[in-house]
Amino acid sequence: MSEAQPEAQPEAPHCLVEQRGHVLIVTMNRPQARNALSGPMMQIMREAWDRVDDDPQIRVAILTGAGGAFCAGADLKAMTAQHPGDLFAGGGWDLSRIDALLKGRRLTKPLIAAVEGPAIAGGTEILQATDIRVAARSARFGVAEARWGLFPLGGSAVRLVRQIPYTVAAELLLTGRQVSAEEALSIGLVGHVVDDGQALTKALELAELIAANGPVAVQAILRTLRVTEGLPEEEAFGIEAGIGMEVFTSQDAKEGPRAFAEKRRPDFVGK
Ligand SMILES: C[C@H]([C@H](O)CC(=O)SCCNC(=O)CCNC(=O)[C@H](O)C(C)(C)COP(=O)(O)OP(=O)(O)OC[C@H]1O[C@@H](n2cnc3c(N)ncnc32)[C@H](O)[C@@H]1OP(=O)(O)O)[C@H]1CC[C@H]2[C@@H]3CCC4=CC(=O)CC[C@]4(C)[C@H]3CC[C@]12C
Repeated sequence: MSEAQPEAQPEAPHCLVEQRGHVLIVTMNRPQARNALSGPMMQIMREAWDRVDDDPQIRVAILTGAGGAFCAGADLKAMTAQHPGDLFAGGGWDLSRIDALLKGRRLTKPLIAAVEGPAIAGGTEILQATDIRVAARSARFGVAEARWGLFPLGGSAVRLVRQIPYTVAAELLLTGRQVSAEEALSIGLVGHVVDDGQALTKALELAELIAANGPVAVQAILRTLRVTEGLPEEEAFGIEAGIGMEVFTSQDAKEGPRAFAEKRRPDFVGK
């Protein structure tokens, strides 16, 4: 007589997506591998970013990781079975845009990172696509690719130096050294350090502040930040003035001052 086999448990989705009010929370979910990126995870992330851009009810997004880790980058073990280099050698790849990692694509709504534990390699790379960053005290950051003879194809060799001082960016990229949350704060890689376990709470607090603001204004400010980056000031002001005037002609721009005068909270419609 054969023994009853234990039923195989279906694997949990590699990324979880949850909407809370106007906030979409995207959680990388392979905690046993410190949320190393997988194909299915990246597919869900891509779909989540489309949803953030397309759904007017969503005003802010948060990216976080499950099980006390943010993300350990590409799956190094999977690379030993199927190496990306062998795929790239076959041709036909355009890695100047990687939607899941928001490389070559930026969201139209603010994205907040809530980091607990390690954010290494691809983990620190996607962090650079977020607008506001909260780290728990024991979080660690680093661009480790060179340690394994790899290249930070998530965009860090271009983007990191635009976000933190050159000498620090070069050192992190070339040494692969990890930095603590406090050091990340001191170099401006993150904006907040909170107690362990509190990163998502703080991120949600910031998200609620943004979600309560006029969505037309928020998205216009974000668009201005993005499209004027690196432009000469005069050229940038030309673009900024056009975007700002669009906001002033919106219904929300009328509602804000009216709510102030009537001593009530504004009721923004996003138009
Ligand atoms: C090119 C980009 C990107 O730039 C490349 C990378 O990201 S390389 C990844 C480098 N990662 C690291 O260096 C981190 C390694 N891990 C650690 O240092 C530590 O584990 C830690 C600090 C994260 C945590 O330490 P702990 O002490 O807390 O825990 P530890 O005991 O070490 O680990 C616990 C268990 O977790 C496992 N683990 C940890 N990290 C990984 C990992 N990175 N991979 C696998 N497993 C990991 C560990 O082994 C332990 O397990 P046990 O079983 O308990 O031992 C690339 C980014 C995305 C790529 C694209 C992806 C999609 C594609 C698919 C294709 O088919 C084609 C290519 C491509 C487009 C691909 C192209 C490159 C990318 C863009």
